[in-house]
Amino acid sequence: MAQHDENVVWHDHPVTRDAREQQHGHQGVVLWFTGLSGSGKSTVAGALEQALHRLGVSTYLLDGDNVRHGLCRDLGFSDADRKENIRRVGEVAKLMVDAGLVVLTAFISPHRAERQMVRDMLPEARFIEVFVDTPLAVCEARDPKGLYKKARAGELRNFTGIDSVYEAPEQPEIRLAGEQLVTKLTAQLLDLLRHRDIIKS
Ligand SMILES: Nc1ncnc2c1ncn2[C@@H]1O[C@H](COP(=O)(O)OS(=O)(=O)O)[C@@H](OP(=O)(O)O)[C@H]1O
Ligand SMILES: Nc1ncnc2c1ncn2[C@@H]1O[C@H](COP(=O)(O)OP(=O)(O)O)[C@@H](O)[C@H]1O
Repeated sequence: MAQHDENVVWHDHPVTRDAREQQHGHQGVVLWFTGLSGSGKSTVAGALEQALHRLGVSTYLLDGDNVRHGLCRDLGFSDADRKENIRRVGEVAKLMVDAGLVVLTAFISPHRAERQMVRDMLPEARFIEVFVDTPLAVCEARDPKGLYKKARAGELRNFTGIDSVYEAPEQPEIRLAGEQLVTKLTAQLLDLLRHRDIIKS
């Protein structure tokens, strides 16, 4: 990958994040959903986005499956490719936070180091790690895309939880018990956002 060029100089613009946040009426933050395939990241992030949208919050949902059709279409599932995937998504999320949006991301993001990398990219308190904690056995029983079945049969290599690591968050801002009702999980997340004054009570 090409390195940063010292002849390229950062340029500040007159409309600031603060000004954009005032216009939106809320802060820009990232809700970074992490968890196994099938844990419920997309479902819960989608339900939360719908609830926020109804409340008039400006949101955007970045979803692993979708991003891998465009921005990250050249990447696979080796450790190096997953790292690059998360780096790119982190940079996009950072721009969206600067735009004043409540950004929801749904990526397995299996490595602690990469999640920490994204946390470090963002201003203080603008990264909220949401651990969708669903036991592997439950994810495997759900298996909506038949990928666990393929992985167990040896037809799909480097599958997270089977023959590729998932490092659970040690201190996420919130841990969701992924077997509970989606409505309950969504309510917990809305409470957290209100409690942190990210959205109005
Ligand atoms: N080897 C392997 N391991 C894990 N997942 C796989 C793999 N191959 C394909 N898929 C499908 O890709 C989705 C995960 O993509 P992500 O971008 O979220 O992965 S990562 O964060 O870069 O690890 C994941 O989607 P979700 O089930 O929504 O998590 C799978 O559908
Ligand atoms: N809290 C939940 N309770 C029951 N089923 C769920 C729950 N969350 C998600 N699901 C179901 O589990 C499957 C995987 O959910 P999905 O959101 O695609 O997971 P991920 O994005 O983590 O791969 C889907 O069929 C979805 O309907």
